[in-house]
Amino acid sequence: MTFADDPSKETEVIVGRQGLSRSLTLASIVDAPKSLGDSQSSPIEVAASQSLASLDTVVEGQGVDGDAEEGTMSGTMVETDPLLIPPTESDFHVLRLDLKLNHSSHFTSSRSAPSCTTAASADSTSPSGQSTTTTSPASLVSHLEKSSIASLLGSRISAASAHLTNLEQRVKSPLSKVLVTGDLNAGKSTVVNRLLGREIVPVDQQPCTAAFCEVKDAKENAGVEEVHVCKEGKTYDVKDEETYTRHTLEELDTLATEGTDATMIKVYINDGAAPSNGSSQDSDSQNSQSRSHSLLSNPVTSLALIDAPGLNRDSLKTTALFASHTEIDVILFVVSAENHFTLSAKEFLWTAGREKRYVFVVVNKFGGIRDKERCRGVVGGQVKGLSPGTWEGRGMLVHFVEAGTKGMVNVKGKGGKGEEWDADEAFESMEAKLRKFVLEKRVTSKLLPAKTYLEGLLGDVELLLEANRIEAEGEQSRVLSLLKGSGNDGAVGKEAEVKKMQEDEGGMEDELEDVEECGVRRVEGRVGDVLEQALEMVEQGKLPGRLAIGNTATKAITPNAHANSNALTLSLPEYPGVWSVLQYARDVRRVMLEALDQAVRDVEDEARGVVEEGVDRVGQVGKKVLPEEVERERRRRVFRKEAMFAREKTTAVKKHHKAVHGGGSKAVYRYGAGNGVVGGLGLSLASREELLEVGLEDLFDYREWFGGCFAHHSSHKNKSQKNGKVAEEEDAAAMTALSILGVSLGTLPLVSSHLGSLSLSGLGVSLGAGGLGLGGLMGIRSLFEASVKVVDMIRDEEVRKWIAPVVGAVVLGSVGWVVVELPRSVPRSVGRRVGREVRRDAGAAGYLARVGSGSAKGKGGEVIVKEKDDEGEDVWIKAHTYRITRETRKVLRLAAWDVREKWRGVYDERVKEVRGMEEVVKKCEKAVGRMAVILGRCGEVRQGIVGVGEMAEVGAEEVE
Ligand SMILES: Nc1nc2c(ncn2[C@@H]2O[C@H](COP(=O)(O)OP(=O)(O)OP(=O)(O)O)[C@@H](O)[C@H]2O)c(=O)[nH]1
Repeated sequence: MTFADDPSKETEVIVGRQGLSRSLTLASIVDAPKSLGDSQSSPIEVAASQSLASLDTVVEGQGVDGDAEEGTMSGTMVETDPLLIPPTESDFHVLRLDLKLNHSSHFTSSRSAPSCTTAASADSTSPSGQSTTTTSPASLVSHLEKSSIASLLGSRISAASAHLTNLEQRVKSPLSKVLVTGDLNAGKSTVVNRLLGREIVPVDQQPCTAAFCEVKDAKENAGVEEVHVCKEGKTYDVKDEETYTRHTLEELDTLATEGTDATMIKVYINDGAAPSNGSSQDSDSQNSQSRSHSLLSNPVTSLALIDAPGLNRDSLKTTALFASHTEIDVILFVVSAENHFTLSAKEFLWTAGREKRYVFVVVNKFGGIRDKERCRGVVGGQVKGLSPGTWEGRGMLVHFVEAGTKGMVNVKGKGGKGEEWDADEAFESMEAKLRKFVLEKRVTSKLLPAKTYLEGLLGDVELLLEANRIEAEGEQSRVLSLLKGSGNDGAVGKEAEVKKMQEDEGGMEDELEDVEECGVRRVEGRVGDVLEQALEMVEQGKLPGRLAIGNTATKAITPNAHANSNALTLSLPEYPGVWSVLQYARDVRRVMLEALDQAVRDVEDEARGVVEEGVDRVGQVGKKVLPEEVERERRRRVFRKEAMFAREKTTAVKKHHKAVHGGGSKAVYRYGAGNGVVGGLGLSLASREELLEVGLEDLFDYREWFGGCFAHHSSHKNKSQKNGKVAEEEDAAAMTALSILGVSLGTLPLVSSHLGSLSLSGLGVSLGAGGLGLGGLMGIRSLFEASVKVVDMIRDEEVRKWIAPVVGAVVLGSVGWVVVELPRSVPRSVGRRVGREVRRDAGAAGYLARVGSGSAKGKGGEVIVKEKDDEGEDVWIKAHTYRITRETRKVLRLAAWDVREKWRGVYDERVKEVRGMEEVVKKCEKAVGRMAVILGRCGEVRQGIVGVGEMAEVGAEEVE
């Protein structure tokens, strides 16, 4: 189907129906005169021509006499001719839709209408056997595209409304217009002139009238006889000279013959009075004087005669003009008795007959016909088929005349003998009937078309209302079943779906929150425990075992990228002997730091496992609350745990995102065994040079030796004092102890000078120097005091006797003990120092300060940083706990956010859908109500026009 956009365009719909093909032109309203400009044949012409051709054959084949035969003829025509099936009540009459339903090759079909199969052509012999759908409102609605129909109908309705206004004006107007039309050269102009009693419009043997000449009473032009040629594109107004050009009557011949097809000429003449000038004065004066009164003007009404160009020459334009002139009351159709009806004449008459109902038919040039009866029969049969109304009133409406001849006509009759035929009588009779029909039946001629039109329109409106009611009710029940759920198939309604989603929301929120909290708590606890254990092991001079950190599950989830570092088994280096003790201490230190780094990685792995479980649980929630297709889409985003704890700070955020949302490209993660950057925490421990530096304390742990003298360092959990204070005291104690050691050893040179123990003195010097060095400034005073005491002791003779061997033994013992103890004490000393340094690591403290002040928005971060005020202690554990927990929370939260967002999207969409449906239901209810109201109004209007026919008759009698 294609729809012509231009409402003035006529398009024929050919549909197959009950074994007949028929052409539906649903009404005859043409609302735009612009179709005058059309020159191409419309489908209606094609269809009509074909149909008329077949009709022609039928009519021609009938005899000229006998009503019985005519009855058969009529029956045959109705049965076979597509054009003559009267419209049924459920067809559109007025609101014609320009639908083209696959009619031969002229039509395009972009949409198939299953039960609206159309006949291949208008040929009556082609069986279609399909039923049309335009007869039922329901099928009309179901097979045509609604929005297109709506817009088409919209324009049709406005056009119909405008037409109604025209009709109203026409009924009220005293002016009646008679359009004189017919075949080319049929003698239209001759008839017009004879009616006027003057030679006004040009007559020629060749086709001559090329313009429309409207002959009017000169009274309308201030009594002046002249010709106005309407300007194109302007609406003619006799008072506005801008709209026409003035000419004399003499110029009319040229104007009418040379005018273009669309030219409209207004001819003003003084009818009924002796013409003031002109060559025809003499010949016509007698005729004019014999007329009882003017045809153009009389007390009841004024008349205008429009002489149109021949149909053959310009049938389309004449048709258009006729149709566009709603004020045309009567069609005077001139047909030549010699030619009968041509195809275009038939088409025109058929179209015209539908609204005008009556056509005044003048069969001209009848005088010269030899077999007049046969001619009457053939022409009569044609009229009957084309305009049944006219046929019914044939006594009044169908006339056989010889307009071009006056007086008696003598022709040879059938038998060959001359027959006399009175042309004047025939014409006068016709003229009298025309006057009667136009003037006296004016009421009928005006009101009946209006009634016919109104009835058609009402029918259309009712059809539309019914169609719309069906549509609205259907839509309403369809939407309601979607909204409430239909009982039959057990489908859940949209309302119920929304309700269920609302109920699900609480549970979903709780579960998602639980996943996040559980995951975070688990990781938080594990990180604290594992790193604390690792540190304690190191502090005891041992390496933390892998098994102590990671369980088997942790191993199983260890990512491949991490496999190498995991395979790394750390062990303490072999003791290389006393001379490489410093290197040994350094190696032990490195291994211990690496072990701590390893512990961090292990616990990260464990966190990954926890997060993976959490993401799985979130997925379960998603599966429960999201519709299948959304969940499928969601599941396409894969969690990649290896993207967690990315070592590069700058890309860390990006990788978090990737961890949850997947992502095509492979990210490169730096999990190197000790030189990576721990997310925001700087370099890993083993790669930090300052932590690898070895001091004397790594060799000799004075805390162990002087364990009884000082408060031994213990785990941070046992401390009651402020961290800073403890550290201060420890430092002071360490200094004192070192000074004493330094002094005691430093005095050895004095002793050795007596005892000659040179080797010891060497050691003594070096230890003394070490003592001084370690003791620093604070030790100088105690060193001096101790020296004085020793010198005092040596002055005593008794003491001098035993002091030398005792000191020697002590020094030797000490040195021996130190050398023997070194392999065992170094790891312990190193471990203890490493533990102390790591626990109070400045890098970790800085990191905590940064995240604590700047970005500690996450719950976990805040708790860890702010809950303890001993910030200097165990910052390393805290920092890692914070970092790993935060990452865990972030990923879990992202996963939960994803599900929540999806849920929200689906929910919003559903709610919107439900609202929309509720709107539709309301709209439908309103529409059904409106339909009922308008249907009621239609009934009222119908009641109002029922009596129009009788009234018209009454009106006519009044006039008479
Ligand atoms: N024999 C005869 N000739 C007629 C009669 N009426 C008209 N004619 C002639 O037919 C020819 C055409 O007449 P017109 O009146 O111009 O016909 P028309 O239908 O107006 O022609 P167009 O406007 O050109 O279509 C002229 O030569 C007329 O003289 C008639 O009754 N009998």
